[in-house]
Amino acid sequence: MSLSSPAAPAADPIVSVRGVSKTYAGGFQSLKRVDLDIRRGEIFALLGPNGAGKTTLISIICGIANASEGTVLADGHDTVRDYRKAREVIGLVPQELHTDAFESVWATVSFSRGLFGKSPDPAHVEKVLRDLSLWDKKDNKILTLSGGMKRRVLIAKALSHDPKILFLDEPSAGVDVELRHDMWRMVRELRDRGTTIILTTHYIEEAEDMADRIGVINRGELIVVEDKDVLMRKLGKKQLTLTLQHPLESVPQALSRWPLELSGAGHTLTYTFDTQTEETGIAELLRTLHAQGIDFKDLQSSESSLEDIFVSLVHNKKQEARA
Ligand SMILES: Nc1ncnc2c1ncn2[C@@H]1O[C@H](COP(=O)(O)OP(=O)(O)OP(=O)(O)O)[C@@H](O)[C@H]1O
Repeated sequence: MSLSSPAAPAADPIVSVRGVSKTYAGGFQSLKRVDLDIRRGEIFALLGPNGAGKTTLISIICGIANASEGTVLADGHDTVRDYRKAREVIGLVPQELHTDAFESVWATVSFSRGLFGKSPDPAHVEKVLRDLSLWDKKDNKILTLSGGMKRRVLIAKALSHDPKILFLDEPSAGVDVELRHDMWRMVRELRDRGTTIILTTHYIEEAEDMADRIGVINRGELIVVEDKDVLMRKLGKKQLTLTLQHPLESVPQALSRWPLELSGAGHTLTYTFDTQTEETGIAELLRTLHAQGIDFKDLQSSESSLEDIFVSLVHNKKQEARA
C-alpha cells in the first residue's frame, strides 16, 4: 500500500528496526520482515488485532526475545551485540507485575534502578513515586496494593533508571477510568520532557487522542506507518445524513450522481465521501433536493474515527488474504 512507508528512514531515529522476522520452532511466523523507525520524542502507537505480533515486536526491540532475522538499534546500540547499553536506554511497562510481593514499593523501585547498573539516586526514585501518586505507599508491601496501584508500581519500575524510550504494553487494559486518565497525563508529560513513548493499545480512541504516529500491524506485517493526522485525512470518510420529512421509496433519478444510501424505512438519506475530496457537491445536492421537493427535518455530518479506519484496514487485508 502506498501509505506504508516504513522503509523510508527517519533522520536520526531513536529506534531503528530493519528486516526483523520471528519464526517459532513449529514454523509459525509471527513477524515478517518488519522495518520501522521511531522518531526521537514522539508518541508512537502500535495497533493490531489479537495475535498480530505487537508484543513479539516490542519484546524483540527491548531485547527480551530474539529475532530470527534482522537487526534493532536502540539509541544507536545493537540490541543483541550491545545488549547492556541498549537495555539502559529502554524502560518497559509490561502487562503483568512479576515482582516480589513481600517487598516494599520503595525497595522494588530502587532495586529496578540497580538492575540497570545505575548508582542509587533516592531523589530520582522519590520524584518518580511522587509523580505516580505512590509516595504515601512507599513503605507498603506490594501485596497490599490494589490492582491500579500495582500498575503504577510497574510504571515506576520502568522509569527508575530514567530511560530515553518507554514502552507501554497495553497500559490501559483492566485499569479504571481515573488511573487511565492519570496515566495518559503522565505519558504526555514524559513526552514533553523528551522521552520517546511507544505503546500498544486496544483502546483505539486513546491512540487517536494521544499518538503522534500510528503503526498498524496485522498477521506479522506492518501494513501502515503514518502520522496520525495524515492517516485520518487520507483514509477517513465523512458522512452527511439527512432525516427526511416524508419517506422515499427509492433514490430519485435526479440524485443519481451522488452515491446516496436510503435507510430507516426511507426516512434517512446518507451521503459518504472522502475527507480529501475538494469538491463534495453538497451545495448542489441540497439544491437538487429542494428542486425535487424533498424536505428534510434534520442534517448531521460525521467523520470516521481512527477505529473505523483501523477496522477497515484490517478487514481489507483479511479479504486480500482470502482472495
Ligand atoms: N512461543 C510461541 N510459539 C508459537 N507461537 C507463538 C509463541 N508466542 C507467540 N506466538 C504467536 O505469535 C503471534 C503473535 O503474538 P503476539 O503476542 O506478539 O501478538 P499481539 O499482537 O501482542 O496479541 P495480543 O493483542 O493478543 O496481545 C500469535 O499468533 C501467537 O499465538
